[in-house]
Amino acid sequence: MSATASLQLPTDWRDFYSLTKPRVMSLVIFTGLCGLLAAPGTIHPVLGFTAILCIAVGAGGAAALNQWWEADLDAGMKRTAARPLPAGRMDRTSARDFGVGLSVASVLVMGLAVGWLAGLLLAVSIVYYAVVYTIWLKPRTPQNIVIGGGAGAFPPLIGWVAVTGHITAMPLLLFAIIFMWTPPHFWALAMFVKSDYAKVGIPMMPVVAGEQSTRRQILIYAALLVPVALAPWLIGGTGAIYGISALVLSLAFLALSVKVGLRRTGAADRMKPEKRLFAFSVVYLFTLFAALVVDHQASLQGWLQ
Ligand code: HEM
Ligand SMILES: CC(C)=CCC/C(C)=C/CC/C(C)=C/COP(=O)(O)OP(=O)(O)O
Repeated sequence: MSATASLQLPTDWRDFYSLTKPRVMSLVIFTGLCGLLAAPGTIHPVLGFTAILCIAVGAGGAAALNQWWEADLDAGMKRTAARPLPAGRMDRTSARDFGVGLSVASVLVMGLAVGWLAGLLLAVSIVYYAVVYTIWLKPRTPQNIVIGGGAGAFPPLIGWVAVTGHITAMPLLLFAIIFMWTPPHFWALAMFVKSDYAKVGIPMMPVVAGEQSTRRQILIYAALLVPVALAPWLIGGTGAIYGISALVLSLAFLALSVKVGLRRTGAADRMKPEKRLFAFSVVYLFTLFAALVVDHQASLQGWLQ
């Protein structure tokens, strides 16, 4: 029997709110905001606020569609079993309609109020997460999050384009940073929730390729992230505040990844290095994007001259 077909408990607004994965999406929204604030040029504050609201609403809509599609899988995993659908507090149709409604509204408002390139990029990222990653790649290949990670890399590009109206090297580099960051971010977590994914048959890397191979691949992506994170500085798109922050943060991220990448066992210490790397991955991206904005403000105000 479907895990979601049992007795329906009352739904309240908190269930709709949690369907948007607010904690995860906080960093998605923050990177979008930083893309907007670090872009050259200006945007009217009301339009800037609208653009960020559209990224938040679109990301929330995509997250709702992800849970609509995965309700039965979520029911089988300890980490996700208490979500509104598997816990029986919401029916699937409501989740689907909520997800479609938020997604369509966010793209239309972005297109009409801010610009159609930003609207198009938002639409692509929603479809990328809800369809390409969730429906197509996730159940099929252990490379799901490498390719699917592209979805989460869009927000700074969208924020930037909301201001400038076109795509240049800098926002593409911001995209590339999140793209390279996603595999270590997610595989570090997947190492300690591996049994959950194995139970429901999702071919995440540690399940399919094993822990040793996943550790090596975490290390490879973390090493690639160092030059990619430095690239905005190296091409002259930022100043030294960003450059030095990127260097320090990326070397710290690499050092934690080396600890994970070079070890042979994991069970005895309950995956402490992997847990540390996962926690730091979130701090890393928040701080790196904050440094980008501080650097941009510093150059506008002439603080370092
Ligand atoms: C395909 C790519 C990604 C996958 C599969 C993934 C997966 C996950 C999972 C399973 C969690 C555990 C939290 C939970 O169960 O709610 C998590 C946490 C988190 N993710 Fe990701 N993630 C990805 C990309 C991203 C991106 C692009 C961002 C932001 C730019 C992000 C930001 C976060 C944050 C902030 C947390 C911590 C949330 C908390 O404190 O509870 N993730 N991620
Ligand atoms: C603007 C826009 C549409 C942004 C989308 C951003 C995006 C793709 C973020 C990915 C983060 C995320 C919630 C991954 C969860 O993976 P999962 O869904 O496999 O995790 P689960 O097992 O917790 O459901």
